[in-house]
Amino acid sequence: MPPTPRDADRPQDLRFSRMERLLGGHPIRTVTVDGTSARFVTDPALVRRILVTDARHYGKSELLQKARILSKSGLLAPDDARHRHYRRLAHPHLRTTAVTAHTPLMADVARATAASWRPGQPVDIQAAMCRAAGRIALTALLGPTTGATSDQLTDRLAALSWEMITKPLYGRAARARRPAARLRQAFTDFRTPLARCVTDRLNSPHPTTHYLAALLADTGPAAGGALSGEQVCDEAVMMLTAATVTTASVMSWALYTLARHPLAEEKVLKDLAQPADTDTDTAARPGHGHGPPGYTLRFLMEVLRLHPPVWITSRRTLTHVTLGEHTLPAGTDVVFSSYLLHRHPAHYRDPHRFDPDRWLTTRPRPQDATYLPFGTGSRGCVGETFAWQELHVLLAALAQEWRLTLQPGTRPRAAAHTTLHPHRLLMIPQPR
Ligand code: HEM
Repeated sequence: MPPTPRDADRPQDLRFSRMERLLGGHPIRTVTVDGTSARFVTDPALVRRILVTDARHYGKSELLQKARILSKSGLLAPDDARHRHYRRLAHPHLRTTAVTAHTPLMADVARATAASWRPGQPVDIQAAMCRAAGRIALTALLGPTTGATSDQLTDRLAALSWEMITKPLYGRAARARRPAARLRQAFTDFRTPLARCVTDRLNSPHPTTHYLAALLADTGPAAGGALSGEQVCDEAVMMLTAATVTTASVMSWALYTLARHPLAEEKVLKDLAQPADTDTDTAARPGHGHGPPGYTLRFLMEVLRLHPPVWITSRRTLTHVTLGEHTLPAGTDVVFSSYLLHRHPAHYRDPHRFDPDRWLTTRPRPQDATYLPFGTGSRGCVGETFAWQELHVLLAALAQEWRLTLQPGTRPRAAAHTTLHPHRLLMIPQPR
């Protein structure tokens, strides 16, 4: 229901279930998040100003990150120069050529995941996807580790990712002691073997070319003491969890969507069976040439539109800024939601309907900044190319081998925690 003019002036408590009410009325509304006042922005043109045009006036905000325990020294550093430096360090390991080199690894992990399922035995999809995405990220970014270490790191990264995914992002539940303690424990459990692995690499006479090596080269006096050994570890945890929690949530929604839409499933399978991408009708090809062919790309774009894992984002003004008709003092928190932008009826016709063909070139293109599953601008997703390829490879291996149906009696709902993920997604695999 659209708000009445009287409601429009009153700060509203930010709640996922009530967020759609914020779409009506003024494009910038005052909300409270955990008792802190913030501005909620629903106009994509203003979101673009925040993320791109005036990005230098906005820094990272702590508003939605109180529960986070990740590194603040590298990529997530509040200061711009430091952020740029660590982004440059990560970039060569995630750009197109690196992604091409990582594709056989992605395929191996995808095949091993498919081979681990048994006909008729329920699979906890989100947990399985955390494990697959975690193993890919670990091997691609840290380099190969030996059997036992690799399994331990994978298990613990998957466990940490699961704790992160299911941790409420704000509100009373986010401050509750038990989930916070579990998350901290999972963090320590993962960080301990990771720290050993980092020390081994530091002392190893054999240089590697992985992202971890780039971080390690940034320690010590020659690099101006940029990162301590501890911070290298924290930075690696940040990158690995950023790669795992997001991909696991999208893959879970993708498999769920295939089961719900048999026609789409049929088209995806037909598309994946073709040796080359013959369908060039999709409006934009993200991921710089990587990623799935025509219909499968549209399918995944639509999954990401309806279920963006990073469903809410915040920034803090660094100086006085003008945003629309508002002047915001330094230190103001601004919040926007890709989930809402993606379901705004002014930008998407029949916005809640699953329709991959809305991405055909023949359909009107959505306005700039109305589709932001990977964010945009200088702090947008550095792993986007990697992610598109990984989604494609995992989907191809799993969907071509198994037909998944929902376990009878389960009705997964969207849980809006750190990521937007399907709550309790149990599926039954049957061979194709
Ligand atoms: C489908 C999968 C993914 C989605 C939907 C996604 C989404 C996003 C979004 C929306 C942001 C921007 C957040 C903001 O503006 O505050 C972001 C940032 C980031 N992502 Fe991803 N991501 C995905 C996969 C990955 C992968 C595979 C990696 C690494 C291999 C990665 C690494 C990062 C990092 C390090 C940042 C922080 C960038 C910075 O602050 O400069 N992501 N991601």
